[in-house]
Amino acid sequence: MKSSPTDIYSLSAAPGMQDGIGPRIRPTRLLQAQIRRGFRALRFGNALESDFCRYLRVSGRLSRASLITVSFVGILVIILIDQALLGVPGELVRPTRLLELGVMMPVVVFCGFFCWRWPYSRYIEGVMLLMFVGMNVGMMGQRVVASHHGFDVPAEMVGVTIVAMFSLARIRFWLMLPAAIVATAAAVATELLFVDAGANAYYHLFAASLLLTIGVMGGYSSEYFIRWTWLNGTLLRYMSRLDSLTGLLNRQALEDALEKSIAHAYREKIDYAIAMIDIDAFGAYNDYYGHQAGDVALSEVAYTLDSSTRRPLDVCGRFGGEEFVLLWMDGNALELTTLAEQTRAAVEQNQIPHAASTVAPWVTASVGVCHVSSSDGLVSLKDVLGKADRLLYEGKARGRNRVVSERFVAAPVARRASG
Ligand SMILES: Nc1nc2c(ncn2[C@@H]2O[C@H](COP(=O)(O)OP(=O)(O)OP(=O)(O)O)[C@@H](O)[C@H]2O)c(=O)[nH]1
Repeated sequence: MKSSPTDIYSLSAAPGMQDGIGPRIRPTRLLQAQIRRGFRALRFGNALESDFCRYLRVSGRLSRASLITVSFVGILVIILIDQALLGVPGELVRPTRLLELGVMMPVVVFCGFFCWRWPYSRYIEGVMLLMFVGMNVGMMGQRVVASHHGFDVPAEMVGVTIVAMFSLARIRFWLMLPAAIVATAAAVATELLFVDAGANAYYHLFAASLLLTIGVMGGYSSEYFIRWTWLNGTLLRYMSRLDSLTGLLNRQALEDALEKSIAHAYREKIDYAIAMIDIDAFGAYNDYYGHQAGDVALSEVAYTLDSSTRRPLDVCGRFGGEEFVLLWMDGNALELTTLAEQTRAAVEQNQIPHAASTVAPWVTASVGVCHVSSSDGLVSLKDVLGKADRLLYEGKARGRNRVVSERFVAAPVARRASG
């Protein structure tokens, strides 16, 4: 399935964190641990870092576009006013134009094209750095050439580009920092070796270090703030979607995921099955072992159920209390009934002791499975869940710890009275 920009920067797009995944990797725990550990070094753990980089690429699109636009317009304006308003001497126009149109403009145009064509590319930071290098080479070249003609091109422009890059390019701080230091060092060396600035050289040195410091401090604090916002926002988003006890999707997120999978199955003409699972005699378990032990048992069963999902669009969630829902995508009735049977058996094989059960000496579950064929068309989630629920209670009535499965049959549409 094609990812939308929002999917690109969701944790759920990271490996092992697809929709529906629960206890195996708890995104909320990962995020909470990172918040506790802090991130003053501007680096998350590996799983979060790659997700954050994706987010930075996606969320920085507008910011990068504005930086490129400002650079483009800036070069154009300088070309238009250099002679008329800035008083650039005639013999200087040719070499400066060469640097503007031969070096600076091409890198800005290339960068603009790249960001427009591949806005979320993993190479975007490199492309922005290329623009930074191109602009600085052009500006330093202009300063050297101009000084030989006794004209002063502001040396501070390199520092201005550093501040602009730190605040608008959305490049990670640790990539931008070496580039900024090298650019400042190159500007200082150029100033001392090739430009005869006299006593002004020290003023330029001071200005360059001041702008570098401002850029670095601004870059650090803005990335820290972006990381903080992303971490907390993502945590909130997950907490609103996951059941806090089992780590499975909560009721709302479960229904959303089921709707999404059902619509996908309809579009792609895929058969699937929805199972409603209920732990047997769980009230008796709580009475016998206590609610805390009940919580642990619920989590273990949830883990087992979640482990039966195999595909990205398979769904597993907590419907409520000790009831769970599973959707298995792609398989005929026989295959998916076998999978449901294996899942029921896996719950039993966990052998979580249940001395108060009349069914078995350990925790068991009853399963109602409703099969939907691609020929059924677009079915209503409510109807399929209703059918799975009826089958589940048929299993309960027939002694529990069993799978009852049936094909979905759409309720007949009332015929209109003719004539
Ligand atoms: N520990 C714990 N218990 C829960 C939780 N949610 C629901 N329950 C318990 O699950 C039990 C469900 O009981 P019933 O609906 O009577 O069903 P049952 O005892 O499992 O019996 P059958 O489903 O007919 O086999 C109740 O005792 C609830 O308190 C939970 O989050 N934690």
